[in-house]
Amino acid sequence: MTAAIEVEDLRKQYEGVRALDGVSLSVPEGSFFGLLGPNGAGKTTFINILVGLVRRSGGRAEVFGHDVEDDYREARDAIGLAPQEFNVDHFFPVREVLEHKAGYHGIPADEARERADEVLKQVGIYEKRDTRFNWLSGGMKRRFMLARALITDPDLLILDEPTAGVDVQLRHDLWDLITELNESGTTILLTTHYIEEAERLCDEVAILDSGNLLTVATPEELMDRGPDKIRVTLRNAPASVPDLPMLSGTRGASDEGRVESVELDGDQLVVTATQGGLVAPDLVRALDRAGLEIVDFDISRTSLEEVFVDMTREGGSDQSAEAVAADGGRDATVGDDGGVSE
Ligand SMILES: Nc1ncnc2c1ncn2[C@@H]1O[C@H](COP(=O)(O)OP(=O)(O)OP(=O)(O)O)[C@@H](O)[C@H]1O
Repeated sequence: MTAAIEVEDLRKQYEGVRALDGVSLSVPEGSFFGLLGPNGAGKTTFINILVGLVRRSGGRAEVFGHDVEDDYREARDAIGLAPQEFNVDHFFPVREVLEHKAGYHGIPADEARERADEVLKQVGIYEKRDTRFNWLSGGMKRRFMLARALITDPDLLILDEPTAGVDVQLRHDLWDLITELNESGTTILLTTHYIEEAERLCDEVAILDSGNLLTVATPEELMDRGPDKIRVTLRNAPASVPDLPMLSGTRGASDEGRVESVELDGDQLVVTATQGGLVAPDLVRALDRAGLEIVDFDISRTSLEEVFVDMTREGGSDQSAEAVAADGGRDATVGDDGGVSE
C-alpha cells in the first residue's frame, strides 16, 4: 500500500539554522499520526515542505506517491492544511473564501457553494457564513481553518496545532470531529504541544528535536519506556524507608520489574520501578512480612508527557539549532492561486 507520507533523509537548511537534519519516516494511509517536538524542532518546516511552502534542501518527500516538488499539483490536491497562523483573506465573507479555495482546486461553482455550506455546517459555523473572517471569535476562526482544510475533501488532513488557545469545550468538539474524519478514512497528521491530545488521538507519534527524529512509536509503547510509580499508604508508617531486601534492586535477571528508587512521602511509601505490576506482589508480601499494614495501594504509569519531556530535555531546539554555512536555504511560497514565489 502507498504511504500517505513518505520522507527519506529530508533536510532543510535556512540561513544559519539546520531545521531538518535528515528525517526519514512513513505515515501509513488511514492513520492518525502525531508529530511532536519542542518549539523550533522543525515540525512546521516539515509540513511546509509537504505543501510546497518551503523548498527542501535535500532528501525525498512524497504524498501518496507524488513527489512534493516534481508532482506538486497531485501532492497538493491530496492535502487539506489547517495551518497554525491565520492566513485568511479577511475582505470576503467566509463562505466566499471557501468557494474561492474550491475553485482554485478545480471544483465547479455550484458544487463549490454546496461544498462550502457542507463544511461550514460540519464545523458548526454555518450561521456565520456571511461574516468576514476578522469578525469571527477566536474559537470560530479555528473552526473556520478546519473548514477551509476540508473544502477539497482531502485524503490527507494536516493540522498544525489545531486546538491552540481554544476552550475546553471546543477542544473536545474538534477532537470528535477529527476522530470521525479519521474513522471515515482520512489520514491525519497532527502537530500539538498538548501531549494529552496526542496520547488520546494518535495511533503513532514521531518525536522531533532540533531537526532530528528521535523516535516513532505508539503512545502505549512510549509510555511503556518510562517507569511506573507504586504508592502504598501505610497505617503506622515508619520514620524512614523500611529495610526490605526486595527494594534494593532488580527483581529477576532481566530488566523487568526493577526498583529504581524508594522514598517515604508522609505515610506513603513511593516505589519507582520498571513494570510496576511485576514488582507489586513482592512488595505487598514484603511489607506484610515486615508487619506493616497497607491502607491503600496505587500504581500509575509514566505519562506520555513525562516521556516526551525526558526525551527532549537536552535544552530547547532554538538554542541548540546548529549554525550551518549559509547555503541560501531558499523558501518558496505558494498562494491559493498556485503562484510560487521564491
Ligand atoms: N524562514 C526561516 N528562516 C530562517 N530560519 C527559520 C525559518 N523558519 C523556521 N526557521 C528556524 O527553523 C527551526 C525550525 O522551525 P519550525 O518553525 O519548523 O519549528 P516548529 O517545530 O514548528 O516550532 P514551533 O513548535 O515553535 O511552531 C527554528 O530554529 C526556526 O527558527
